[in-house]
Amino acid sequence: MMDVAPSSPGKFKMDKPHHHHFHHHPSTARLLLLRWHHYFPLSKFAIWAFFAIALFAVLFLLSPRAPSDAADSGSPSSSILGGGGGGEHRRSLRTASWGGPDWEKRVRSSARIRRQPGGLSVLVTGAAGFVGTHVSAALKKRGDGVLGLDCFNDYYDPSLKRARQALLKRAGVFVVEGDVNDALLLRKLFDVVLFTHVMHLAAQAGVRYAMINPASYVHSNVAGLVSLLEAAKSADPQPAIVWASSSSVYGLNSKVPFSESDRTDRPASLYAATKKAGEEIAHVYNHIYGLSITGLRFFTVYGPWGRPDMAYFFFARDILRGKPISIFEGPGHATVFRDFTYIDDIVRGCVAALNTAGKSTGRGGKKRGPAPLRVYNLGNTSPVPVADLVSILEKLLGVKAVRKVVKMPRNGDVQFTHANITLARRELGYHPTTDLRTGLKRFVRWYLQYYHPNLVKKSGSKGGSTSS
Ligand SMILES: O=C(O)[C@H]1O[C@H](OP(=O)(O)OP(=O)(O)OC[C@H]2O[C@@H](n3ccc(=O)[nH]c3=O)[C@H](O)[C@@H]2O)[C@H](O)[C@@H](O)[C@H]1O
Repeated sequence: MMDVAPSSPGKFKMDKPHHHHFHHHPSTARLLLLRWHHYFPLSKFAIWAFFAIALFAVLFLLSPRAPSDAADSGSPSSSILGGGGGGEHRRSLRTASWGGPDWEKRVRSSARIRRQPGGLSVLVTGAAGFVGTHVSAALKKRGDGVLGLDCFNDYYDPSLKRARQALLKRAGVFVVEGDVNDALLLRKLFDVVLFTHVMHLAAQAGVRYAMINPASYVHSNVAGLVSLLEAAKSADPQPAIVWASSSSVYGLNSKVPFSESDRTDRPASLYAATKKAGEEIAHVYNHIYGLSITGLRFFTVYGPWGRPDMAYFFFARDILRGKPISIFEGPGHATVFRDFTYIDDIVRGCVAALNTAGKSTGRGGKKRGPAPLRVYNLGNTSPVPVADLVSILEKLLGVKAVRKVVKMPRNGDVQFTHANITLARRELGYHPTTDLRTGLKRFVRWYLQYYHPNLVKKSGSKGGSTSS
């Protein structure tokens, strides 16, 4: 049993409770009433009325406030759909705050279109994430209005997300701190700004982590998507939605390269299952409410400002530290391949998807006509063995990796991915141009500057290599 020690011995002494005496003594409330009556000889009715009013006041203060109250007072919002399902890494939600005239001014200014004609006003969810930061910066640069939303959870180092936020701030993009499951916040954002588009990138990423924290995938990728689509379908005008699906929806599909029409009903991880569920949910909101929705199946995106939970990123870190890295192999020593896709190519695909998204047709929550429902592969269409990725990193870092080849654990990984990008090429004008070596060179340059600025200065390297 827990040892409960009084904080100041002598002042506070824990007595054992005497349950057997309980019924022989008057209750504390009754004692208080008797004493009160002795000093203030009021009628019993007045005393009970006083207690009733006090109770009412306490209940009023504790009750959740109406949307306008929460938003206008600039105080924290705690209304999160499916709250608690986000897993332990969602600590930051409790401190998220929004609302008030200054906040609204910043929101409007960030979302204001500065390019005419044809400029977009885009809400980017997951804006402090890897892809979100790059897309937000690219849109802002060409004069679109951009407002970011991010919950800054600690799935990976939040300081990296804060650094990306600072980068966006310098570019003129305000990132609101909040969760896509916060229906009040979303409603407020759609009230304050008439967004033409939403780039929905907020998600719980990572294939293998789904076995560790499954609830976070349902919270972000299913409940969060529904929360966002609910807000979008009620907005007037309805925005067009572009959102991040995943190459992982192809799961155990063995027909290569993967085409959008291939079967996606055999996911190999819960992550993949939630992304597949997202594609079905998108169909519903398009069908019932006339929302224009485009899903983008990203293929293992990498590059500067990337995600530390991805293999290329932690391989680089571990190689520099001299720590062994595990390279997975399939059954019968089969090579594992990934269609690694460079971030700048992905950004061009995202922007093209926004540019070509047809309008939503609903109003007041009702569909008025058919709206586009699209899905595209955004890959590099050039799969590379994971072992080759390691060799490229070794050369760029100038350090030999300590390699351990291990059997691919059964935790959601698939043996290969390979995108057929014919559809994206035809309809989005998507042409990836960055091979893995070029992309990793840019990543390594950024990585060293970000994590080892002294090393870069000492070696005088501009190309990110410490080898020469
Ligand atoms: O395209 C996607 O939709 C997904 O892409 C990404 O998943 P993956 O392709 O699995 O990337 P990543 O983890 O970097 O592993 C890369 C390779 O290294 C192998 N790998 C991994 C770890 C390890 O220790 N050893 C190893 O060989 C591993 O077997 C794999 O072959 C995103 O993380 C995910 O969020 C989602 O967006």
